[in-house]
Amino acid sequence: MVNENTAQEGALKFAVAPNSKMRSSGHEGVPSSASSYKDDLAVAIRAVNLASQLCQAVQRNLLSKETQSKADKSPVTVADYGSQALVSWVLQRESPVDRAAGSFSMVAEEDSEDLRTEDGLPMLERITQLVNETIAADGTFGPVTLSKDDVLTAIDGGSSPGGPEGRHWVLDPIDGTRGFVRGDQYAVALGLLENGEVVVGVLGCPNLPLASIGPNGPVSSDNSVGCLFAASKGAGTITHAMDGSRPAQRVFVSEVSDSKWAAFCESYEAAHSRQDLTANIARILGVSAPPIRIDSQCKYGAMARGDAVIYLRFPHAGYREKIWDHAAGSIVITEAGGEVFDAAGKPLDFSKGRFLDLEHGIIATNSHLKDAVLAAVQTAIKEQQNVTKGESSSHL
Ligand SMILES: Nc1ncnc2c1ncn2[C@@H]1O[C@H](COP(=O)(O)OS(=O)(=O)O)[C@@H](OP(=O)(O)O)[C@H]1O
Ligand SMILES: [Mg+2]
Ligand SMILES: [Mg+2]
Ligand SMILES: [Mg+2]
Repeated sequence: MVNENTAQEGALKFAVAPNSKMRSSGHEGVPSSASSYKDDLAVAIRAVNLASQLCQAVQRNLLSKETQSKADKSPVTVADYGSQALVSWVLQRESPVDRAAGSFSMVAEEDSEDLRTEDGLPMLERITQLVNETIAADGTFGPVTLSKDDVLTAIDGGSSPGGPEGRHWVLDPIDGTRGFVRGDQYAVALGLLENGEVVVGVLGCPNLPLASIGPNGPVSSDNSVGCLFAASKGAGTITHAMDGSRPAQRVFVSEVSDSKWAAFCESYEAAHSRQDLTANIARILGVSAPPIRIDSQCKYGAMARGDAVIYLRFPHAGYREKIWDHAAGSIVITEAGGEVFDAAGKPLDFSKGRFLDLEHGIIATNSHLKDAVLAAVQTAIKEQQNVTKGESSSHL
């Protein structure tokens, strides 16, 4: 659900870099919003835009030699590192608040360890080249060239442990790496924590269609892709086309209050969420539409504009969620009027460091459906536990 002419548009007008290539268009004369995070939002949008340009360039030329294996066996590309280097570099150089404070803290997914080895040198050289090409192509940062050491230092700007006090940026340089490698959906996801609370969130979703991806969305012949979502505490969520072809619009979660009509979204990868459990929750709720399965925090963006009404994410036993997989997405939803909570109905707690401690999983929906969805989740979990108990006692 999108809505023009709102106060948040003013915030975006302020927030978008004056001559950024990926800026939004229009909104002259709209008064600025009173968001106290407008400087942070502005620099976050600038950083995500720049990193998204690098990701787009790499995805276009994705070669198998640009993937390597990490200990967790997930594919890591030069784009993960390049994106993290650029976001860190932009924030450290451009954030007025961090510069004034003389301190910078970022909790980010990647680190430079593998790149500091002899084997990592060719990849480091490729990343450094890409970073410099992206800065030069953007053209808004002046003549500047980063060395390999600058790139390593920028990547390691993301090594903060986070925590309950102070300001911490939270970055997933490419969320949905598998989607990225597949040529599908991914997001550059940047949040800002203040005393453990998410106060700013920006999602760059370079492959997300501008038109609704929901089953109930209006039919559109527009095939354009590339959406940015930006939210700050108390100032709402806006979206705009990353190429500037569409003006910024405020977005709101769906108002659907009958769960029968509530389309839900979940991970593309079955290994990332228990699709048996989510199918059961959907059955209890009477949801008839098939799930929308897309990679990454693009799900939060799509939901914030009403494409889906419920997001269900239930990792397999033993998996611990990381804060960078949800910080930006969660404020994009809550500032669009939605709610994000765990299976106990508690809001997510980003104050505990790099991990989120959760009851079972993550749920997002609108306020009308929160109680019904939570009840369905709890019923489905109980049913599942009873089945497991029955199975283990039949083996005795
Ligand atoms: N086993 C398991 N269970 C749950 N989640 C996992 C698991 N393994 C990885 N991850 C994290 O999932 C992030 C990708 O997000 P999604 O699950 O929304 O995308 S996808 O649809 O599955 O591609 C992905 O983020 P990126 O690593 O940034 O791609 C991971 O942090
Ligand atoms: Mg990863
Ligand atoms: Mg991720
Ligand atoms: Mg990632």
